Amino acid sequence: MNEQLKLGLPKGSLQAATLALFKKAGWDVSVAGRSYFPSIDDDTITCALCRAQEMAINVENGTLDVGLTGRDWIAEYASDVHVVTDLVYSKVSAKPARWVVAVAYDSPVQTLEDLQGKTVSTELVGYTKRFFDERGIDVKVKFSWGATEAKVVSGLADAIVEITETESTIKAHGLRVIHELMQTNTQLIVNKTAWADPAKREKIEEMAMLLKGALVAGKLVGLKMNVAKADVEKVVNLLPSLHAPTVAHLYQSDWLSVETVVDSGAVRDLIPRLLKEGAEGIIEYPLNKVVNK
Ligand SMILES: Nc1ncnc2c1ncn2[C@@H]1O[C@H](COP(=O)(O)OP(=O)(O)OP(=O)(O)O)[C@@H](O)[C@H]1O
Ligand SMILES: O=P(O)(O)OC[C@H]1O[C@H](OP(=O)(O)OP(=O)(O)O)[C@H](O)[C@@H]1O
Ligand SMILES: [Mg+2]
Repeated sequence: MNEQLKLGLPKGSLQAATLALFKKAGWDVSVAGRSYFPSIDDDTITCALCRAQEMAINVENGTLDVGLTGRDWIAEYASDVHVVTDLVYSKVSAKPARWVVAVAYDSPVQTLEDLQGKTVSTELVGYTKRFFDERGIDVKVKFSWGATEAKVVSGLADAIVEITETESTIKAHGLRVIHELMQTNTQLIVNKTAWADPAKREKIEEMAMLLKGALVAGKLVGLKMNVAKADVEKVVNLLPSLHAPTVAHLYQSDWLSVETVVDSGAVRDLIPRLLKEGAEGIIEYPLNKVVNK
């Protein structure tokens, strides 16, 4: 690559989770004090922190070659960028977040149509206007700088269109969800000219593969155990493996070593059952990456 790749990292809700994901994928990104230009241990990349709302605009106009932001902000500006891959993580979880319409719990509003003539407060103004326009529902959409849930409580709006991940903020303000507008997750987006450059494209594709590998690995663990030859069939039958488990011989012994990768949520139930079927010396270890072609 002749030029360095200009990478945009989201400042705000997604920042901590994104830097942790890059670390797992193999890049050490460090943010020094108040600088918006983090350093990265890769000479072929320069980084900039950029608000998630502006990321797609900056990728579209070429200020950045590649960036990470939510599907929501790409949709808000209908940005003309190439989506390389979905990376499904949010602020606190590995699940998508949802944009919802919510009203006060005791509001008479039950359906979207009941909002006719009412005021809706949101950060996602363009998308919200289009959403209600397409349904022929005439609402007044007011821009919110944040703390949007409070606007229903204080009577500034009849409803909000707001993102929710755990629903704790919705619940804390006594609100009720009446409709889901969209699910959003992080996406890796690229400028179309950069995507047409073979060297940049190769680098971005490698980055996408490693980031996906790191995300997948977060949901899996490695398991290794010793099993007497006589018990190996019973033990292997319990293992939900990505591929067939690896079975190796232990040196000068009738015992075998069985190794596999399983869903981290399954381990709690699996280990007691493996022990019952004769497995011994079970070890569980975290994974940094799981990469498939
Ligand atoms: N729990 C969450 N709350 C808010 N945004 C989230 C959450 N989980 C994921 N996101 C995503 O993070 C991005 C929001 O980042 P953005 O910079 O717009 O706001 P923010 O990080 O909440 O900033 P601020 O803290 O100033 O409100 C969006 O793309 C959104 O989809
Ligand atoms: O469903 P939850 O897990 O509660 O998360 C959703 C909340 O998180 C975000 O707020 P943020 O911290 O960005 O504050 P803001 O209102 O100032 O944007 C979002 O705007 C919601 O208020
Ligand atoms: Mg916010």
